[in-house]
Amino acid sequence: MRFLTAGESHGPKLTVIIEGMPSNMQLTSDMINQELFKRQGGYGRGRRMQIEKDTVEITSGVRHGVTLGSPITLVIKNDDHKHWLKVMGVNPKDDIEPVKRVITKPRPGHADLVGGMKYRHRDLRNVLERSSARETAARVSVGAVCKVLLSQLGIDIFSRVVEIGGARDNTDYPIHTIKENNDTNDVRCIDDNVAQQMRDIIDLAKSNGDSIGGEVQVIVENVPAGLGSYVHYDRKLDGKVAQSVISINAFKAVSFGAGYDMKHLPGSQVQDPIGYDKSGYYRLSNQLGGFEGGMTNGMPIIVNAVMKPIPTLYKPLDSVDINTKEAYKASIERSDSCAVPAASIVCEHAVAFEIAKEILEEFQSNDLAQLQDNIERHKTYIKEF
Ligand SMILES: Cc1cc2nc3c(=O)[nH]c(=O)nc-3n(C[C@H](O)[C@H](O)[C@H](O)COP(=O)(O)O)c2cc1C
Ligand SMILES: C=C(O[C@@H]1CC(C(=O)O)=C[C@@H](OP(=O)(O)O)[C@H]1O)C(=O)O
Repeated sequence: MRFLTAGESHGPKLTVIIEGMPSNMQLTSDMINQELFKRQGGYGRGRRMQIEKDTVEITSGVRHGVTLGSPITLVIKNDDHKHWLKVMGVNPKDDIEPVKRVITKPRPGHADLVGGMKYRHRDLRNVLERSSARETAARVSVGAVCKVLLSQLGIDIFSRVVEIGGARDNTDYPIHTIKENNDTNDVRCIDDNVAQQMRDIIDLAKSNGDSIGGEVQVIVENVPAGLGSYVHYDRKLDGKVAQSVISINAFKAVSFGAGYDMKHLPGSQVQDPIGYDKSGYYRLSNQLGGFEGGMTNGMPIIVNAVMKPIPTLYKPLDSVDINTKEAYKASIERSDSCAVPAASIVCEHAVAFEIAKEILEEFQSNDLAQLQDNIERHKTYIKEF
């Protein structure tokens, strides 16, 4: 399974093509929209999210609410585009006035300067339009389709916010108590007291013209053992998941299970002892977060990931005008002050894609029922191994 996304942040729409989904799986736009809805929520977002009402139009690969096995095309309209017709000039008829505001003062931490150098753009808007995390709406729509597939295979996936700017939610796994909504007040953390601390920290950053990052966690349950492989570096599934997470805008660190704590724990507290009962092999702990040798070991996958603070600052940092080479403050674009809650949803969907892709590679099948049979046979085999 693979996908491509296209679309600029303030262009008319985002387009996604997913190739390799099995046939005969129920799929409606509502199933995808409920995930897009969650990404739009979260405390700390800017005004853009009040303008957008992200929903998909399915334009291929599905008939009467069932997948055909052919490429699935999803289209998400940018409602904000109507305010940017002249700036974007996508259609020559809209481009009736020359662009007045050319961006020449790159924002430290965004793709502006290096992107401009690489693609030889002197209007840095040509970079920021695609480097923008608007693209993550497209990635969530892909992950939403993958989540539908995973749910048909009995696999559950959740995400939550663990930390924002030092306020940490120490609630232990399992985390099923997370309340899903797209409340703009929500920080997607479990402990209500910590949630209020997180909101206060975001408010403070915002009032200082600053931004703030944090840490999210994704948990995948009921994954069969043996996905991925130890035989070659690029077949290790933990490596693929890590790449996928780090590719999300502003994500700078990823770990599994006990993660960075492993650097100061002895081996006896990190390796997960093995047990066996009538339901098969299991582990007495899950410090390794479900991976051994680049393969799933049947325990829940636990992914932790750190998002840096948003680069655009309302009190901008030092920068240089690329035309005059003089020192200036960086440009200010409308911006979020914290997008960690929204990004936890993006992270969940990026992980969902990698797990679904691996399952389709391991248990090759063009049809959903056949795929389910193949997985059930595998589960019976590993139970008796
Ligand atoms: C959901 C989400 C929303 C974001 N919103 C903003 C934003 O409003 N302003 C901003 O400057 N960066 C925002 N970012 C981060 C930038 O897109 C990102 O830092 C930039 O593309 C540079 O990439 P890098 O940080 O991975 O190096 C957001 C990221 C995510 C995941
Ligand atoms: C559009 C989204 O996020 C955007 C990501 C983003 C950035 O620089 O990454 C900058 C902001 O764009 P704008 O200037 O249009 O408000 C965010 O709103 C979205 O998440 O759908």
